Amino acid sequence: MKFSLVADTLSYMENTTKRLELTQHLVDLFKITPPDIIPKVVYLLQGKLRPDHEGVEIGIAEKIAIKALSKSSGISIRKIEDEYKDTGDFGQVASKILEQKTQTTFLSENITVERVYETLYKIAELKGARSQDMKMKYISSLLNDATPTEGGFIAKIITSNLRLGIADYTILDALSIAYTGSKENRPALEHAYNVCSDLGKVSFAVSKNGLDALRDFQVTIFSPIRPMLAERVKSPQEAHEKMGLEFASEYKLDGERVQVHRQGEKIVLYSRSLENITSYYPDIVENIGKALKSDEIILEAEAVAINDDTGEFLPFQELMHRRRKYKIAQAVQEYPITVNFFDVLLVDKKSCLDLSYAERRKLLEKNVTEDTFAKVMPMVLVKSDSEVEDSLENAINSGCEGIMLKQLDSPYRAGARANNWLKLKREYRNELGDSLDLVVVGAFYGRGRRTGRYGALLLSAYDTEADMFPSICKVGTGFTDESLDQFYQILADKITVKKDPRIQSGLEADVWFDPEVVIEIVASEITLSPIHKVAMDKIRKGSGLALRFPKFTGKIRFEKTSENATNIEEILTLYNSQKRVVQDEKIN
Ligand SMILES: Nc1ncnc2c1ncn2[C@@H]1O[C@H](COP(=O)(O)OP(=O)(O)OP(=O)(O)O)[C@@H](O)[C@H]1O
Repeated sequence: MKFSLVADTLSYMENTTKRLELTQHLVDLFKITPPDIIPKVVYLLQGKLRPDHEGVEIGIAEKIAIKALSKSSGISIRKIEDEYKDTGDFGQVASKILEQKTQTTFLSENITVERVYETLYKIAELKGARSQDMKMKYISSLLNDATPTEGGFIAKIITSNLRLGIADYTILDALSIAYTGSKENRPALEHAYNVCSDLGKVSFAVSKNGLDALRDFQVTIFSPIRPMLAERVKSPQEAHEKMGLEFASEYKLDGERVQVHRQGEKIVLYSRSLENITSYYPDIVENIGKALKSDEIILEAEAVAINDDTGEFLPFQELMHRRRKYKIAQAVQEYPITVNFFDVLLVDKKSCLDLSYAERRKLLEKNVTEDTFAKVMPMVLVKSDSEVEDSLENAINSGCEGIMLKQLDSPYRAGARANNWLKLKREYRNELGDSLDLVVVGAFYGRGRRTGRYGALLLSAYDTEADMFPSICKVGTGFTDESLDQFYQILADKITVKKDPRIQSGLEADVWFDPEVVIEIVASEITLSPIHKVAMDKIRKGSGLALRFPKFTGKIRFEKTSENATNIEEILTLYNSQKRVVQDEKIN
């Protein structure tokens, strides 16, 4: 299949931000793509080669890409670098340079999707000292045969700059329309996706065998399942309204969610955003085998740092030490953890997703032998408001953030945030209720003691529908000297020459970042704002929403991607639940 078909679609898509039009362009492309090529197209559209959890990264340094472009165009590195400084968009530069070249030479060959994909795959697999040179050669050979439009997109993909604003769900919509004739069937595709977290696999199945193929999607070992999420509630009464008479109340520990896959000796761990995090937890890999009865099993757990002497739970930040690559062995010694299992998703080749919570809990207790390292999450059954209160009190006294309330007859709803799981935290009793996880999109230089570092950060929420990052506040409090230094370092890698087009804000930051780092913020309330763009026009025409008195809690949510940040719907729910919001300003 000609790569130009994909490149043309990408060009059309770059010129619109309307979801319906984006979807239609994808539908048109999918309809002419054969089944064996569709997974490649789907990955490339998202600038990937495989699903994220497989960790296959294209990863080309811009320097190498520039060298390759120079080699295939005959235009000097210096000139390309100057162009790049002017536009800040490597894709645009590549198109422009190739344009100049095609005026003087003939194209030798049509490039195909297969060739682009396979070349990029080879590049991703190259490792070692001499690999840079090989990578450069592979890229320049592709660019040699590419048209300016094709070359522009190849350049964007290899430097991770393809930003089309298409979330997974837009692709699922388009697949559903292209291969089943209607968007109505999207839930069937979504189910398959939630179970395997691999859009390529889903696209192949539905394009080849239609809806029937989706029914066969099963939980499989070493394919992470998209996690079930909880809704917030503010009081035991609210929990009872949503869940009925009797339900389970578990400890809500403040650690990192880990999906544990075990087959014999092999153990793989996935994070909340389905990244492979096995290398951060060598202690889980080493110790967990003896606690698990089944040889083939998938479980969910919360890994929590503990004080080795007292057994007390420590705050989430202590797990941060595990993210420093060369210090993991030391972190394992200095910041020991326990693993607290709270769900089981597969045992002995059988999926547990359709079993009720009560049945899964029984299986869990049967399959985990507790020891000093592996625990089953404490749980009690609760019937009345006062029992919920007691269990919250008890959990907090044991060092938890709060409790998780779970409906006894509910299946495991992969990928869904629904009423079957509720979270009740201690902070829920104050004004705003919950903390928010927001994306750092910009920064303002500091003055006085903060000179030479950032004095405040500009934060955005995630607009799931539009795949945009509208700003919600500027935050300058809650930082320690240490955290300011840490931010300065972490954010240095994320600086962009120009503002990412997905960031929307009425403020001009001194520095803009790739929207990637997620941090936790508390605030006193949500108010209407002429400057910030979250939920623009949703409550009042011409106004967005902003946080009042925002404060950094000290938590960098390193296990969340920016797409997992607090979204607009959640912010609207919080806004509407504030007591002072008058009835006519509520939206439904
Ligand atoms: N008993 C438990 N059952 C389920 N999750 C638990 C439990 N104890 C702790 N957790 C953790 O709590 C998280 C959900 O609550 P939290 O308010 O921290 O949400 P979050 O991480 O900000 O957002 P999200 O709900 O999007 O995961 C889970 O993802 C999991 O990591």
